[in-house]
Amino acid sequence: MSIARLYQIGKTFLNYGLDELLPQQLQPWYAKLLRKVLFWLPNKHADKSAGARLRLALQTLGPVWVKFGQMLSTRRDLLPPDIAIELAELQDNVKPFCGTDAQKLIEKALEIDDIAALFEQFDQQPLASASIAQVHSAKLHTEDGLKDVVIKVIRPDIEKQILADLSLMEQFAKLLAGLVSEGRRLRPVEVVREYRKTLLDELDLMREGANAIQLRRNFEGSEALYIPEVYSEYSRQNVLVMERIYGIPVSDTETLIEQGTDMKLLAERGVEVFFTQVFRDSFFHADMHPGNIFVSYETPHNPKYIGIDCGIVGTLNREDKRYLAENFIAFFNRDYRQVAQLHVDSGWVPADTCVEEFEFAIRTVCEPIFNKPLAEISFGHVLVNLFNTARRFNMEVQPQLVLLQKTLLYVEGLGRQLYPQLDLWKTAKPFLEHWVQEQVGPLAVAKKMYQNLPFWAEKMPELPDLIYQSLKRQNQRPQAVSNGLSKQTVQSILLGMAASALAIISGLCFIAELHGASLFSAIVALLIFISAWRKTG
Ligand SMILES: Nc1ncnc2c1ncn2[C@@H]1O[C@H](COP(=O)(O)OP(=O)(O)OP(=O)(O)O)[C@@H](O)[C@H]1O
Repeated sequence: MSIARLYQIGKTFLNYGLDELLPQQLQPWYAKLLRKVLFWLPNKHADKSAGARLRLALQTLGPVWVKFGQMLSTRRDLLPPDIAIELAELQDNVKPFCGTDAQKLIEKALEIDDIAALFEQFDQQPLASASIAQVHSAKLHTEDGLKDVVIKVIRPDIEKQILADLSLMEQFAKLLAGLVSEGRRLRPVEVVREYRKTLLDELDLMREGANAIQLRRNFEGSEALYIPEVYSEYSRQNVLVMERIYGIPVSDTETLIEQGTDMKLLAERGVEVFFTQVFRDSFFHADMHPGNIFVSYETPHNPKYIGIDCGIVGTLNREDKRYLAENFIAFFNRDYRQVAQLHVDSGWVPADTCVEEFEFAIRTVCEPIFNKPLAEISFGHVLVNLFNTARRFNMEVQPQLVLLQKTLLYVEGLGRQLYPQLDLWKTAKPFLEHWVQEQVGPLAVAKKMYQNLPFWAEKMPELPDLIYQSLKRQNQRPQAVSNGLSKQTVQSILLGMAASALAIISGLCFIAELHGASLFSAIVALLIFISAWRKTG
């Protein structure tokens, strides 16, 4: 750990009076003493608000801290709103690195002597420069001719700097957690750990490329979202080559309106795209800040989004999705008892949780939300409130759900910026209800059975043998030896055999693509199996 860097960080914190963010009465004696000893580092910005001081301090400390502040700005569950708003203004104003160096890095990564071997018109002047990577434009030679591309290159030596700053950040987080109980409430160690993972993932452009390919495949032919093509054969850990897109930045509402864009449809499509990613694909773009979203110039009456920078994505499993969908539906029906019961039934909170108490806590934080008209209610804030309450009742909220909640806040912000009257609930409700409908009911059971048919088709031939072996073993038990097989056991063998035969037929029908017959025989086989099993019981 660099002592000089540690001193610089400490100095910045004190010069911006960040120690004062923690109320005096909560500070332990040794922290107060240390503050007095370092008398030559006064708070030089006492006239500014706490949020502004935090923002300026992070800006002074450089890109790793700026990105951290940006991430914190979305954690409305942890920070007071005024501080979160200040942090949202953080911009990573980093100088671009030299274009010749970028060219050399590309040549080295792609093992070519001259960039002209693959690309034409490589522009040494970057198109954009951010804290971790820089983007250059070029034209790529392909079988179909020259293609406009951008090449994203990771900054040289950035990894070393990031690792050093992250380790200091971890020390500070531990200090804060150990210092006072209020510090622990902010869960600094977990927050920094999560940030570490996100930041290190962003250093691997192969991962970003793979995410973009998956997202592009999920939205192949979609009218709502376009993801540029990734040229994976020219992509490495520190270099990513992809199709160049030309679109209107989504924050440029003026141009969008001038173009005659259907703003209502555009806003609704944003919500639809998000819910499709979450509920249909279980794979969502989780870095939806306005700089990563564009709108195609084509068909403004049928507007299409273009998404870039797939470095951070979230995935949800079936339980997470159920949690979300059922809770949203119960919440919007103001059925807090159902919300509480869902948490207990599914084991999200301990089984001995008092449902009435939990219901009351949820009601207390959620009911005031309904003071607003339905169209103005924020899904993101509903989740923030729900997670905070659930945490108090010992629910471990999964990082994937927190990532989703943050993305939802972005999506909502974006939608309302495009079309202030956007009714999120009206757009999302059919999605959620349809999804829940698909998960329960006879059709869902049949679908699940149908999906499992190949497995059963493979296992069925072994079943008669297994039944025979099991009965044989039972027969060898002392009482069975004396009595021989009972009438019930014989019946169950026969039923088992019949069911196995039917299951084999079902498997064969499936292979022969006679899906209706396959499904029917599978259902009958299952019913006979249940009846055989009950007889043996
Ligand atoms: N395929 C593309 N076509 C055209 N421009 C692009 C493309 N990809 C990136 N850019 C430009 O480069 C900028 C930075 O790209 P990107 O967001 O991928 O980088 P980043 O380093 O992850 O930045 P940040 O983390 O700040 O979002 C974009 O805002 C956009 O202007």
